[in-house]
Amino acid sequence: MNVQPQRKRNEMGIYARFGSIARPKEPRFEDNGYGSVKSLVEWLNNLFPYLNLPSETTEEELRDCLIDGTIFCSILNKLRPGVIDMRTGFRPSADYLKRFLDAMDEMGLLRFVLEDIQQHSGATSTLIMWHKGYMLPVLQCLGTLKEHLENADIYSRKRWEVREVELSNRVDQSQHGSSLNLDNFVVNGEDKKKNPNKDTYQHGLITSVSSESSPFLLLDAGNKLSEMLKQGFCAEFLDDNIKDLIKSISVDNASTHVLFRFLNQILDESIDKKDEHAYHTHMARMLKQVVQVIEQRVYAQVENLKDQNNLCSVCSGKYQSRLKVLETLASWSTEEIEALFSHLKQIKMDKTGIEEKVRLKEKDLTNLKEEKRSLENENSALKRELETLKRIHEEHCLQIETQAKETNQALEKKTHDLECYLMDSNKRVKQLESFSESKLEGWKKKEETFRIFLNNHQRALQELRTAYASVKQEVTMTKKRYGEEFYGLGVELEGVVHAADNYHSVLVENRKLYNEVQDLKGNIRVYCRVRPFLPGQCKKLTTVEHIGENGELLVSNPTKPGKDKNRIFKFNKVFGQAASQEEVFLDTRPLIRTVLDGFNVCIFAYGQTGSGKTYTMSGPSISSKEDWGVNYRALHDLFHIAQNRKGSMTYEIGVQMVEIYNEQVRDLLTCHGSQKRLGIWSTTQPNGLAVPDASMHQVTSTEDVLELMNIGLMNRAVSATALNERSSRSHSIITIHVRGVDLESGTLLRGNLHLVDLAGSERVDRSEVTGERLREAQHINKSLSALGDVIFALAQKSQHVPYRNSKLTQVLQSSLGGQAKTLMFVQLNPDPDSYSETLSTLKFAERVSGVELGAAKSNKEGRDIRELVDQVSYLPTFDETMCNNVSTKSVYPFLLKSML
Ligand SMILES: Nc1ncnc2c1ncn2[C@@H]1O[C@H](COP(=O)(O)OP(=O)(O)OP(=O)(O)O)[C@@H](O)[C@H]1O
Repeated sequence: MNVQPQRKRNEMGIYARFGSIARPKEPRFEDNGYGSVKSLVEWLNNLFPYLNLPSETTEEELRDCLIDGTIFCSILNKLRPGVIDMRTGFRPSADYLKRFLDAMDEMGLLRFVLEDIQQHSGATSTLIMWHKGYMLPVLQCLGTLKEHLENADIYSRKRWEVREVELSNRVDQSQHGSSLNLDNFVVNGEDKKKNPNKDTYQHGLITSVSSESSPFLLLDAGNKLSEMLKQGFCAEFLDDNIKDLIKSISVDNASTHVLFRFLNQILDESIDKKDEHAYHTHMARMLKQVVQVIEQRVYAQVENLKDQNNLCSVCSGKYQSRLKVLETLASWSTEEIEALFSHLKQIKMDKTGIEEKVRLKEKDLTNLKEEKRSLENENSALKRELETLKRIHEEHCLQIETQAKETNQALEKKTHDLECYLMDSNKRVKQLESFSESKLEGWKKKEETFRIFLNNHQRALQELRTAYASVKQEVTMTKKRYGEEFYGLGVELEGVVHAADNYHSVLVENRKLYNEVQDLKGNIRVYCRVRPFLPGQCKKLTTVEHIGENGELLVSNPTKPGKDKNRIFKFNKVFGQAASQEEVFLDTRPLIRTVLDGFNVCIFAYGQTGSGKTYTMSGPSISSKEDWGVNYRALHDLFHIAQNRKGSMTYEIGVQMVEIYNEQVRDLLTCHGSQKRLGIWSTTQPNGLAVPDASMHQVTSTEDVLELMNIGLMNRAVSATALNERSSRSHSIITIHVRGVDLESGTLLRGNLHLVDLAGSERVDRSEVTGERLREAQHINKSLSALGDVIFALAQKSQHVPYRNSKLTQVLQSSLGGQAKTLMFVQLNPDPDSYSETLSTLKFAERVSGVELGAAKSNKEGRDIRELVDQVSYLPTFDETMCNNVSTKSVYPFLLKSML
């Protein structure tokens, strides 16, 4: 039986592994015509009863039984006795298995490989694991042996046994000098014929067939021969034993393989390695080469013959079957043959269809292959990706490892630190414990001391309580006594309060009397007004220390407390920063009202720039009545009284408004339409109090006054624009002329009121100005010092009063000198920066307050006198003078007055 292996080995010579490649369909031993495993087990049990294998023995159990090679060697020895020597020093091991397989090779019998039976235990999944399917070659080999053994002729086997015995005897004899007949080892033709497997071996395993002549005996002989050669025997000196041995060797039936081995053995031994240049060594070498070439050629021939044999057997099978077919066909009738032909046609057509299908299938296969290729590409891409990922993962792992190492190190360090810290802490805890113990001791001592202290204190407290009760009693009594005393004091205080009230009324009375005395004396009244701080000015420091009720004023320099001492001034009245326009006017009103009784009143405001002169005289704005200054309030009041006296008196009121700038008098109401409407009074004022050349406008109501004032202010503002803010550098004078006639007696009363807003009083050298400003300042200085001179002269009661030194003193002459009532508002800036100006202003005001002008007189004219004056006023000489010469005009009233 020709048994072909049922599977192919892969490149590595290893069968497909589990898991990695799809597992092949497990081949079954029974499928190969060797019978079942069970039958093999039975056969083995018969052969070697001591095995006692169960009939249900599995392949694995069988493998365990066979793995050491003992059973295989024993079977082989049964088939070819003595092939493997198991008599001396036999130990079951895998070496026997190898020797068995070598023997199978030598005999050309079907064999298996070691991996088929060996189990790789303890291996991982990647290693080869034995499993059921891979026992197949082992079982096949076992089957082959079984068949050989079963089919072998019992007689033949017995002969082999006899020969084996004979051989062993002869070998012994040869060792003891007897000859060896190799003929006895030859397998005769009868043996071959009796062997039913002979044909099988003819076709497939030719060398195996010829090896039936016990190659081991031949090899043994070769060994002996080479041994002898080694010992230095030469052909000429070969003794009879060796000659017998050589003669006894029969090579006729030895296998080619064995022959070549025998030849090579002899040649190897013939090559004397010590005697390299010897003739026989060269010869032996050359012969060995020749033998090797022949050997190769013979094996090649054998392979060719094998192929040819196979081919022949295939061809003969084919021809045999064709012959059979033809024989059958020859026995068929014509119809049957035709039917066959049609059937063949049909088959041909079917074949074409099948071929078409095959082509399509092939196409599909090609597509599938392409698909497979693309899948493979994809697979390789995925693999690459996987590798990349793997690499990244490995790097990541490395990183993590590094990090872990670092963390580990850090943790170790921390642990170490913590341990140190713990040790430290333990030490500290111990220290603290000892410290706390000592502290506790101390505290206990202190507690004791404290307890004693507490007891003492409680005792003291008790004593204190007793003392407190007695003190309390004493206090109650004292309280009672004090209450009585307080009552007495209250009664006394009531008297004092009453006296104080009286004191106030006495004070008011005093002031009244003082004013009356002053009126009688004709003193210039001086009212002082302190301006409040402006927004943005520092309010912390002020030069005004104190304002007394009786007109006292205490000033000091807060920036130089040591240098400038406090100064006290006394005036008729001092208005503080909080004084309102109304309050100021109320104190001024009695004086103003005397104008209606025929008195001349002059009110002027004096002070440095920005001290509030205009504020007091005119007010910050005329739109609000609250803000009205003395000017508006005075006129308003005059109209009010005139209205009240309507039944007994008729009044006419005229207004003049001029400014004196750089010693020039300027009419602020000139060219005004109201001049006509109101009608101008005769400029030839009999008492000479009007400002000469200035237009006079009659007013009948407060509205008329406001209109005129607005015009005057506008005119001043126009000039201010042209001359760059000159309001504070000019003197503004509003003159109100009042003419009243007593309706009963016909007496004429004339009074006028000068309301003068002087220019700023600061000194020129301090302002450090040049040009136009210097001129302005010089004029202001000149006029103010002229005013000062006039006042000084009046105070001294000098014979000569220098009125003519300035336009200002000229205009105010009648108010300062001639029985007029004069009031000066001294305006103060409380800012410490203006301290020196404040001081000089106050000194000037002090001097002014000392001036006695003499008792004021009312300007009353009887009817007769008035008529006389009117006649005089029509004299021609005076007309010419009036028209051409201002100074004459101003002199006229005085002349007239002196005449009267
Ligand atoms: N009593 C006051 N209450 C509130 N503000 C005042 C008072 N007096 C003056 N002022 C303010 O102080 C500033 C200066 O005042 P004002 O113009 O009247 O000074 P002045 O002495 O007339 O100055 P100049 O000499 O330049 O004409 C103004 O803004 C004014 O409104």
